[in-house]
Amino acid sequence: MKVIIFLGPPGVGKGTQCSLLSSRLGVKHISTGAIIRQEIASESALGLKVKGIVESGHLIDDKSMFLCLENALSSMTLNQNDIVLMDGIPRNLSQAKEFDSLLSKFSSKVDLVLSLTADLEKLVERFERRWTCSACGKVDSIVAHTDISKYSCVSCGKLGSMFRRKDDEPETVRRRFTVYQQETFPLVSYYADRKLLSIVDGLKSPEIVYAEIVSILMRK
Ligand SMILES: Nc1ncnc2c1ncn2[C@@H]1O[C@H](COP(=O)(O)OP(=O)(O)O)[C@@H](O)[C@H]1O
Repeated sequence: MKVIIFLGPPGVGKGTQCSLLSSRLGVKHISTGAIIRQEIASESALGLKVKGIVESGHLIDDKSMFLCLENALSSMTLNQNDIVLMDGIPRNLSQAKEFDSLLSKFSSKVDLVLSLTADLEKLVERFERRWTCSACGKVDSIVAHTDISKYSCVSCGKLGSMFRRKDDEPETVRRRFTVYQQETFPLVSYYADRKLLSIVDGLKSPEIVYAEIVSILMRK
């Protein structure tokens, strides 16, 4: 498999771009946040263990994270030429190293790293509009003062299903930004040094960001 890592602060649009790429180009997509939220929703032992940590905006421990990721990768049928988008991992230097070892078990390596950038204050505003569907898990941006109980999810159509994720509440969002700056941001230069990095402005509209990503993929 070919592996593309998406780096960037919370809310920069990694999930949106990965969904667009996977629905339009048929590439595979792993979101570690989504995997963890499924564990929490299913009330598995792991889900119960990490629920409080996720809701407070901190990272879960590497052992639990890699267990989840290896399970997810093993459950997928992957061919040599399949492209897999990684959204949410690695999130610090030690995960980057462990990620390389995990990929070598699948005879793969990191092929490209896309860093989506944005001014953090602008992203705080995005979070004020960010709602998640309790039925299908899709995230949507909804204008302020909308009556959320009368709103139907644009992905699955369910009425009144949109809710605010606990870790999307303002105070937790600030903590997630701090965690990103301290732990994840150093990976930008780590991958730049390895000549794997491309930078994309995440504040442009989703379609423009998408077009830029596709043009980077064509050049690789
Ligand atoms: N690689 C990871 N290592 C540790 N915790 C993770 C990892 N990926 C996701 N998580 C946990 O899941 C939460 C939500 O992740 P995600 O949906 O990717 O949100 P975001 O990138 O917007 O912060 C994180 O705040 C963290 O608690």
